[in-house]
Amino acid sequence: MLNIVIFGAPGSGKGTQSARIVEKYGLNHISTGDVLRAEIKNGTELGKTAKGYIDNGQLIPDALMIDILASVFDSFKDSKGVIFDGFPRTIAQAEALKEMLKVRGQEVSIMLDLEVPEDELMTRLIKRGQESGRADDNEETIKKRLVVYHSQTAPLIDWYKNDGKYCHINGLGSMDGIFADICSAIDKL
Ligand SMILES: Nc1ncnc2c1ncn2[C@@H]1O[C@H](COP(=O)(O)OP(=O)(O)O)[C@@H](O)[C@H]1O
Ligand SMILES: [Mg+2]
Repeated sequence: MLNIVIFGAPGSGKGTQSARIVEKYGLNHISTGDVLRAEIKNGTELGKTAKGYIDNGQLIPDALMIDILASVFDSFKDSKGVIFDGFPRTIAQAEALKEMLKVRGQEVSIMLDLEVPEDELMTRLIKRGQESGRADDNEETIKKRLVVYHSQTAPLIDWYKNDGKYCHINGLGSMDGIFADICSAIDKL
């Protein structure tokens, strides 16, 4: 099984590139953001809890995210592989993911880090907010999310380097060009 972690700041193109990877390699996509947004839309208890954090640009607590992740992962039986989009976002989540996969005889195949400069992230997210109406894509919340990204999520870059899974991808440029770089990394696995 291919277990791909797609990583990067908000607006780095994780969702965009995941859709292409899913189509080309026939993987299942686990976007924790999409899972949470669906729960919010459906007005579930989980959705209500999640909304408070998301509206404030904060991360959902690790224990809750790890439970959600494991149950979505286990819903894909006989899968060719999965792409983890938006998870892990903390060191604790990366450790939990490693353990979750290990007890299932699996491991992360590669971590793709989409690197995009901050001014470009801001431009993309403000545009996405205008086009899709995503509630957390407003300037104030984006700024909070970028602070959270730098303090809690970016340390995973060194964590995955130490784990031997890290792959840097230049996330600036055409979507096709970026996808070509991703494919060449996956095809080497
Ligand atoms: N290579 C790119 N160049 C320009 N804009 C992009 C690129 N990749 C994604 N975008 C745009 O940036 C926004 C954020 O992309 P998305 O895939 O939703 O990022 P993430 O899932 O990492 O937050 C989207 O509106 C998308 O259309
Ligand atoms: Mg996304």
